[in-house]
Amino acid sequence: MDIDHGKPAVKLTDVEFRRKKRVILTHVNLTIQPGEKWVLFGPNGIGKSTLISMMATRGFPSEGTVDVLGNRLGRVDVFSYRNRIGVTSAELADSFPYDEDPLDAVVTALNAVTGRWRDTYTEEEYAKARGLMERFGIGYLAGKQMWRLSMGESTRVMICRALMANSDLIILDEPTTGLDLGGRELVIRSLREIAFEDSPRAMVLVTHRLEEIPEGFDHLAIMGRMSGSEVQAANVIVRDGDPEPGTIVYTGDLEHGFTDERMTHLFGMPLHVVHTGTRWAAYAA
Ligand SMILES: Nc1ncnc2c1ncn2[C@@H]1O[C@H](COP(=O)(O)OP(=O)(O)OP(=O)(O)O)[C@@H](O)[C@H]1O
Repeated sequence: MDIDHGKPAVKLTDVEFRRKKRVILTHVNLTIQPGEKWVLFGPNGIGKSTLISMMATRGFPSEGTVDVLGNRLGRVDVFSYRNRIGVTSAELADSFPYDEDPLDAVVTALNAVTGRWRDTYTEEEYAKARGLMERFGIGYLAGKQMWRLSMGESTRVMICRALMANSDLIILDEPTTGLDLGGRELVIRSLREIAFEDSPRAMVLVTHRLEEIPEGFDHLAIMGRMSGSEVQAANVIVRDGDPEPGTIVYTGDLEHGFTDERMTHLFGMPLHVVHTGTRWAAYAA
């Protein structure tokens, strides 16, 4: 299937997600155009992973529609376009056979499979996988086994995998979690380079830490909880004892999104945001 030029990479329309009568997400609207680099930011448990599982065609909304690369979730066979989506997440890292060679974990992205079986790959494809692993400082892992990797190593394998297939959409779910300072900065620097490449590839980086946002990611969606009055106005039924549902409370550029006021409101404590020109940070005021 070809790139659907002109169509958004992701379009979420009035998305709601419920589990066991709890409304976890509601009234979520977001459009990501080809080539855009987005940060999806929000506190723990707000629904970031739930939302990106839909963008990755792994989860379905209870209400509303999700269009990914021009395909409506639930209407088009996801296997016909899943190899155009590169995803990194701790969950994905756990889904490989324990003895999988990390080099194969990268190259198998070309067929969107976890675990090499009868599929074969060319020398050029392996060379590309090796090149990516070198770029992310894990060239030495080729020939090893996935189960032996440290968390930081397996995170970097997942990033290489996401970049392997020249995907039209790359979703990075907390790609620097578990990395030491050097590893984190190496990944941030590489993601910065990738973000600045002139490419129609859309990228979504999920994080709850401002420090981990690479330069070049310039669109921001912030998730937060609806207030009681917003829940009432929107006619959402929230059971006693359940937290208010998550939704997107801000979309726009980083400058206008990461304000002291908004961060303070979001986390319920006085917070001060620092912007050095290329990087961001936030501290308790
Ligand atoms: N299948 C499910 N069944 C029940 N509850 C779920 C399910 N999936 C998610 N939840 C709940 O939905 C909420 C949002 O979870 P999610 O993992 O999407 O949040 P998150 O923003 O990614 O959190 P974190 O930053 O901690 O990773 C949580 O309260 C979680 O317990």
